[in-house]
Amino acid sequence: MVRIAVTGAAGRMGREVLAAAADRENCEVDFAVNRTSVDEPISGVVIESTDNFEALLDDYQPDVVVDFTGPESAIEYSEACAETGVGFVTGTTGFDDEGIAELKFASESTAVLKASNFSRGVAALRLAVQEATAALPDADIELTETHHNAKRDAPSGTAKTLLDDIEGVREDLSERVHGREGEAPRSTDEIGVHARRAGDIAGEHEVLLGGSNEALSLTHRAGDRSIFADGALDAAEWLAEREAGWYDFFEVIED
Ligand SMILES: NC(=O)C1=CN([C@@H]2O[C@H](COP(=O)(O)OP(=O)(O)OC[C@H]3O[C@@H](n4cnc5c(N)ncnc54)[C@H](OP(=O)(O)O)[C@@H]3O)[C@@H](O)[C@H]2O)C=CC1
Ligand SMILES: O=C(O)C1=N[C@H](C(=O)O)C[C@H](O)C1
Repeated sequence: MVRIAVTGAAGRMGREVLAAAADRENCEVDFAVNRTSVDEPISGVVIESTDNFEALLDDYQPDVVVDFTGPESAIEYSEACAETGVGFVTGTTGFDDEGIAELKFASESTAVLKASNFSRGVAALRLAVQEATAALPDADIELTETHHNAKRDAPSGTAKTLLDDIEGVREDLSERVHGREGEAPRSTDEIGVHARRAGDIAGEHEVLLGGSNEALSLTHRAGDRSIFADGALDAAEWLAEREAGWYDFFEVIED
């Protein structure tokens, strides 16, 4: 049995995580917190105030905290986990370099797993994109991500991960160009990046590789958020048995 705590419990992803945890036999929710108070239980779990997080962590000592919140709060939660030795799984996106360094600092004291996308389909997309990028070394590459109208960060965390993957293969691509307007001819060293926001779209990512007389498009579409919640809980179960360190979702998939 893996015992978890959930942060951002009343958010879109927090609710999905609580619903997915309720469906799992080997997963128990010790407690869940939210910044804004919530009167009704969610998936049978009473939602506590974020102000009580550290005291709850001390009292319950869960195996892993599962976090989908915002960068500043995720860093604070990771610090509390580092102090108590509780594992930390975060799907939060929008960290700057300093934020990533803070999470890595926490991973010196406890097990931390961060993934910009917990979908197995996106993990497969990442591999396919790396292979296609290597196979088409002269292609112009454009990335488009599409999300619901309440998403805060742009481009998405997944888009940034895909860009890192592409640049890891194509060292000649040194400039990320975010949208184009007016006189804006394309240069060979750029990757175009486009972020669209509409309705309640759970998440779409397309990488377009354009060459002479042919173009290849690789696309992932999330049907709903349950795929992210399932992946995060798989990661939590996997992380519960790990020593302090910095871990990747590929390690969960490949195990
Ligand atoms: N890795 C993945 O697979 C996925 C990652 N995400 C990422 O997860 C994050 C959350 O997304 P989503 O659930 O849609 O967002 P929501 O806005 O629906 O939920 C965010 C939650 O975090 C809480 N929160 C935000 N800021 C703070 C803060 N400073 N202190 C305490 N609590 C805070 C909110 O509390 P309150 O209710 O009080 O506002 C809310 O409960 C985003 O970064 C998103 O990109 C999303 C889907 C999949
Ligand atoms: O905010 C979202 O909704 C999502 N965020 C993640 C991201 O920024 O890549 C993952 C997924 O695309 C949904």
